[in-house]
Amino acid sequence: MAVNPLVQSLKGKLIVSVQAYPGEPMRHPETMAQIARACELGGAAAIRCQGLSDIAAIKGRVEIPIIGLWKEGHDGVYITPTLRHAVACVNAGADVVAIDATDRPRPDGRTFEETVRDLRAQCETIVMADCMTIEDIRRGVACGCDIASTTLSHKKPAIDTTLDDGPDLALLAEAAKEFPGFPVICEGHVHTPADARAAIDAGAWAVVSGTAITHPTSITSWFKAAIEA
Ligand SMILES: CC(=O)N[C@H](C=O)[C@@H](O)[C@H](O)[C@H](O)COP(=O)(O)O
Repeated sequence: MAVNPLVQSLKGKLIVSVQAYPGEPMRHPETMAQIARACELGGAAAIRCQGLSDIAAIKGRVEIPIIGLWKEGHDGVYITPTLRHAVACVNAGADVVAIDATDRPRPDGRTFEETVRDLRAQCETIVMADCMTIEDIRRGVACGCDIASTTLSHKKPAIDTTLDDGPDLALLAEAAKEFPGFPVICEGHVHTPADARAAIDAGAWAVVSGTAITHPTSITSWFKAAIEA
């Protein structure tokens, strides 16, 4: 299967997720853009970011590709939940749009497959399927997504206050074995350089790390817990 050149450029690379959550002190597009640029200087190959304002602000600040998503809602599908959200991410400047690839119901009544089909009919873009299970990865491959990611394999609170089990290498390895050559990205709970290396060794096309690099509230709580235990 043909791999998009932009996706090819991410092979073996680190992608940094730059996000702040509602109500947090750093939740401002300018702040996110400054952090994204700092990560670019450190060697990030792409930035993953949330919300139309952050996508636009970061797009204006960095040279590397932007993976954009728009989170809305908390329960069920919240990562780019409808076609409208996906089109808006593209229009805001995202080079890649990340969409929840589960089969759970969506607010606009479309399935994931219909969302991807209708997005492609409206925009030329690269689609990243954010997956929870191997079935989601199969769904993403079957409907022509360019990338699948293990983003949703852990159910975690928005603020990651525990240094837990690390990324889902079992899901990653299963997908890499079933779809050799297809870009499966390891995302979620990549907390250390050793986690990132282990993901590449398990067959990841690329690795996304967010919290451990760009979320100081969580990182501080990890250190605090270690000292006070
Ligand atoms: C599950 C979910 O909503 N994940 C979000 C997806 O964009 C972000 O909150 C994560 O920070 C991102 O996936 C990177 O993961 P980690 O922060 O664990 O390195």
